[in-house]
Amino acid sequence: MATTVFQQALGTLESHSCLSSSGFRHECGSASVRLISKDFKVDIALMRRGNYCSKKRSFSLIQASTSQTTVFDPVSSPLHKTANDSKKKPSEAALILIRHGESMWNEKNLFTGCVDVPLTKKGVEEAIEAGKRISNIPIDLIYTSALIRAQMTAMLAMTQHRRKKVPIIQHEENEQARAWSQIFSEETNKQCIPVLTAWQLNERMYGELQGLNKQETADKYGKAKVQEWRRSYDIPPPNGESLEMCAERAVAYFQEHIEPQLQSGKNVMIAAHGNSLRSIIMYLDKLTSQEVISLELSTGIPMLYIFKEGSFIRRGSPVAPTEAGVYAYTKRLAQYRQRLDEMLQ
Ligand SMILES: O=C(O)[C@H](O)COP(=O)(O)O
Repeated sequence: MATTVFQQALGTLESHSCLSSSGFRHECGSASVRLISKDFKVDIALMRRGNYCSKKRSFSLIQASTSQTTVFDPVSSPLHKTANDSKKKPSEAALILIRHGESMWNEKNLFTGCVDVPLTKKGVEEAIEAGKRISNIPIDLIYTSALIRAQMTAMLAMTQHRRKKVPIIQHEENEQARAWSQIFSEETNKQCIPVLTAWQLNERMYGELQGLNKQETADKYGKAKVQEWRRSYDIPPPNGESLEMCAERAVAYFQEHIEPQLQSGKNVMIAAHGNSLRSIIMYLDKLTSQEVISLELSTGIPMLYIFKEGSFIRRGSPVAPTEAGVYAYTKRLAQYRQRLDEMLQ
């Protein structure tokens, strides 16, 4: 019984929590920003607060199935929303971005793009390590690309989460898939995290470079040409997508589907790819098309943002689950971790 009450409290905290403005300012200090920039591998010249004020958007929360018998609606679930909560404006939400762990084609140094390649053993280990780093951060919803390397990363990371909720892939490809994957226990629903897959979060389509060796391609076409294909903003590789084209669909998806969830107080993890995440970070940090060129993301390193009052505040990459700095980020995250500690004693 005590556990149930606690879990309800934790559930409320997972979705709606308050933060004093003084704590917030303190936590946004330059020391944090420096640590974050190191992990993001962003050129020092790019370091800045990166706050983004989004337009106020009407909430377009995850649509529950059209079927009346659908039970799985994380948004209206009592775990996430109470009568009192509907009057409150959620003050902040956590956003975790994670590039997939090393894939079998990363290992072979092949252009991968939208080819659906799984993780290597090292990639599996990176995903597990990433999961440890975020094991105390609340997660209400997970978004992944349609590609297995991002999905493996999300699932493996969640094996490490201390809350022990179960990530469940939402099958919405057709009515039957939706109907056949229903869950009929409200209690079980409360212990699940919906995982939404979207092709818009896929790696950029690398066109006729897909499957080619990166070094051999540079030897053949010249280092400068290949660097232009890989890192320019608006020059696509032959018959592929430029970063700009990739950003168009990835950022549109983020704005339409993910940002409203953050606005409603949901804590979100996105497992995706080097270039789809570079596009999203460009949007979150308001990077210019020049600045994004030098943004490099390592495989399997989680990056944390706090969404508060329409702004994204970059908080960096949690170094280890026990590192004090991670939990000093916001009062709300510290409270969440404290409750986890109490629950798991
Ligand atoms: O698709 C690929 O080959 C990689 O995931 C990203 O490659 P890049 O670093 O060359 O953009």
